[in-house]
Amino acid sequence: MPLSGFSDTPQAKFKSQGEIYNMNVTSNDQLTAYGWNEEWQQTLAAQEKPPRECSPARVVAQFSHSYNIMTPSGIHSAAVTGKFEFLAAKRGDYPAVGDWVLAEPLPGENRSVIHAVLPRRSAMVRKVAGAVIEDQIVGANLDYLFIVTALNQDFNLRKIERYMIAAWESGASPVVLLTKSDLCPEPDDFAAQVEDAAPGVPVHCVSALTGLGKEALEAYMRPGVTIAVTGSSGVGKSTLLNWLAGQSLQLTQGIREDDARGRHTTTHRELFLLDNGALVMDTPGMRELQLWDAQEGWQQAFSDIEQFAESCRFRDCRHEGEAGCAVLEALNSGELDAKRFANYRKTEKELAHLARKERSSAAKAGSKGKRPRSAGKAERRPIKLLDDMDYE
Ligand SMILES: Nc1nc2c(ncn2[C@@H]2O[C@H](COP(=O)(O)OP(=O)(O)OP(=O)(O)O)[C@@H](O)[C@H]2O)c(=O)[nH]1
Ligand SMILES: [Zn+2]
Repeated sequence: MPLSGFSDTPQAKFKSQGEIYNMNVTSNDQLTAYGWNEEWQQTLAAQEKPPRECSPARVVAQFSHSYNIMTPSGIHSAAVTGKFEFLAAKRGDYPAVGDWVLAEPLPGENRSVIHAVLPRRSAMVRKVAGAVIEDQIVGANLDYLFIVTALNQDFNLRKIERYMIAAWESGASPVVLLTKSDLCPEPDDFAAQVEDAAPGVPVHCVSALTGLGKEALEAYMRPGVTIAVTGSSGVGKSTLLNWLAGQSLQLTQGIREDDARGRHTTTHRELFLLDNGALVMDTPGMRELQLWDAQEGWQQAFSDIEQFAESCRFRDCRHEGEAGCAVLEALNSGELDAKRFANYRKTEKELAHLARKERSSAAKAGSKGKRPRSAGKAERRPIKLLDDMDYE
């Protein structure tokens, strides 16, 4: 009984390296529930055929040396092949939670080996500082990133702007949730401020206490849609997830256990399938998103400023007193908020700092792209990239 997607049930045909293979993975309910669809089917069709009988599977949890993946025959424990490891040039090449992989089941076992990772649609990336700065994928193939801020002392536009950079850079669609609306007399005023700071991004006021905003959020929770939640500690992410799930999810903290031989128990999930069909991702790294070298994302996050900049007389205007600078003009006229501009500057400086550090560590690492021994065997210990930023 082949478990493989490359079985001979003629569902969809695809061509690869001059051969035609038959696929029946779309008929697999389990994979469909985890987000497999026609588009992924096409992505798969464009891949080289793996050397062995493989089927698609989705990574639902990541440990230091292994993964849990959802396969057509249920959850398997999995590891990448030796060849994969040999070919992986950097940490980001390894599977991450949310990835679709091509996995070969081992006969008679609930284990598989991973041959390949399908190209990601989106990825939340975090720069991890070490001897070399590396990309760590904290979550792959997200549809929405819920950026959560509480309507109390936590509320901080500058912080939201930073999260927005990460979201734009990832390819996931950001949605801002203002939690604990019940504690705030005028939640809509805050929502309006966010809308100004994040043009075009949906903003919802919610309260787990009163039920405010639940309907709006349910609109995102469609079958097969993958959602992650990020925001500072205590803003109500767990409460929100449980509330949306209508059940108490086993959330990341405190449930990672080792057995006597130092292996992880296999019950652990970081990608949850909810009753409403949506998938919620809750990885440790996702909760601690900070800031990265995110050139594109950052321009989008500050698109209002970039827009002013387009009218600057000089294309390479630094907005530091040059003649005909439209940004400084907007600042003077009050059209551009001074605080927002200050944050733009600060972010720019930090990104530059990071880029310099990266260049110098790359230079030290020497020979082209050679990866350090430990790469990919990601320690899950959170590593803070920059000191806690003092948002003003
Ligand atoms: N008043 C009010 N309190 C809330 C609401 N949502 C969450 N809380 C409370 O806020 C506190 C923190 O909530 P959590 O859900 O644990 O916050 P978190 O963001 O998951 O925190 P970490 O796990 O540290 O990242 C808890 O005491 C919740 O009861 C809300 O809508 N209204
Ligand atoms: Zn200018």
